[in-house]
Amino acid sequence: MSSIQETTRERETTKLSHPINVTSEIGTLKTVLLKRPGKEVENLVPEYLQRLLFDDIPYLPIIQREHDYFAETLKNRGVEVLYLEKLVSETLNNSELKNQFVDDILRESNANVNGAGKALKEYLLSFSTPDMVDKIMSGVLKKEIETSKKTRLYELMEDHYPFYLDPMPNLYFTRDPAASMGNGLTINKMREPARRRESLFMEYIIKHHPRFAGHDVPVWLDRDYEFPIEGGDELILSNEVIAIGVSARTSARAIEKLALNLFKKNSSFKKVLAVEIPKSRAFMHLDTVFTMVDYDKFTIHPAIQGPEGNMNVYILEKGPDEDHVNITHRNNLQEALKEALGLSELILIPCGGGDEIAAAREQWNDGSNTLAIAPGVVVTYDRNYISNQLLREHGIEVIEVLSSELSRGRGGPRCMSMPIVREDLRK
Ligand SMILES: NC(=O)NCCC[C@H](N)C(=O)O
Repeated sequence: MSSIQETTRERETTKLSHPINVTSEIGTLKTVLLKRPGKEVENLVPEYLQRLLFDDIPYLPIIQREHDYFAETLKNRGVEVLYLEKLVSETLNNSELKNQFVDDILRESNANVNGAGKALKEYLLSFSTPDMVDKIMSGVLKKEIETSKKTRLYELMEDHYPFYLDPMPNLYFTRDPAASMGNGLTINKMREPARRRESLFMEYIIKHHPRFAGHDVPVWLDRDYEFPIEGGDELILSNEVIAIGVSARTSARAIEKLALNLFKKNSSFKKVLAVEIPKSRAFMHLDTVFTMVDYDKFTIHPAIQGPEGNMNVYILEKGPDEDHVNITHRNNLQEALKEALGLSELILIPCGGGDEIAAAREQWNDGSNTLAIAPGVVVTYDRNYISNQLLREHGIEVIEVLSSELSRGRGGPRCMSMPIVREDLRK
């Protein structure tokens, strides 16, 4: 049986009526998309670290071991784990599509420097589809193209930059390039050039992979929208309420456009909370400072709140016509959440217990970035022991995973996972 038939059969046996279903942050996780870190991580060099959004170079065998442990942890809890790299190669199952994909990726990579595009295309198409996908993800070095194939002066010219195609080391943060929302998703225009190509993979998967193609999967906001939005900012609080960070990565324009589309296209969502957070590297997305762990409990990095919990929260609701939303302002996140979710009590659990040093340290290593796999059950990094202990004291089941190398990319368990299916919450 082919692997495509296998995934299709697996989906049928789980009796899903729709390939995507995410109506909360905490409903029991059934299917998740991961990307195992590969050679792209070894193509990081000090000179380009900052541009490629890393702070250090992970050691490949260990980051892979840690990632496998993360995947096994999820599988042991009954979660179906899909791999991005596998879905992409299953998607590119005919030469026409493969050709078209290579053209798209080369164009978006600005790979025709000195007219090298043709040799590069030939080089990529010489691989089997899975190997080609790995190559595209891990990057192509100029020295990989045989000198004998370089017959023109411009091809023989070397400049100092080593890559024809840049590596994509952030791919293991599958959360960001696309985000499931109800029965649909956003396929995101990424803010940073280093990550912009990542969402092309999801566009092809949704359009052409048998698991998704032919189903009615609404794309609430597409990657051709001109203003950026990233999945780490998109939190599905309930089947009616979404919170989105206005952050270093996500623009107010994209949030408003998404809200308009959700209201216009009859999604189940009635309110979008735009939550303003400081625009800094340590707080790059809303989910690095705030995640939902239970019906009425959230993690938070205290540094995002002003005195007495002050913050700017804007509630977007259906407006008078298709081009306008109603916007109201709130200045306290806890109160705004209680109001939007209809809760009388709500607990914010501070990262690092609120201690100045522990909070900053654990926040840097994604102490607030939990992945809920069921209400009150979360996966977190083992290194954030103070935050983990505090979560337990609040009655949360904490499943720790290894984190020495994974954390070097500045993302935690939520960032490393894109839920595709969660059980709906009981009413
Ligand atoms: N949702 C997240 O916070 N994702 C982490 C992304 C880390 C990655 N190095 C980045 O800078 O985009």
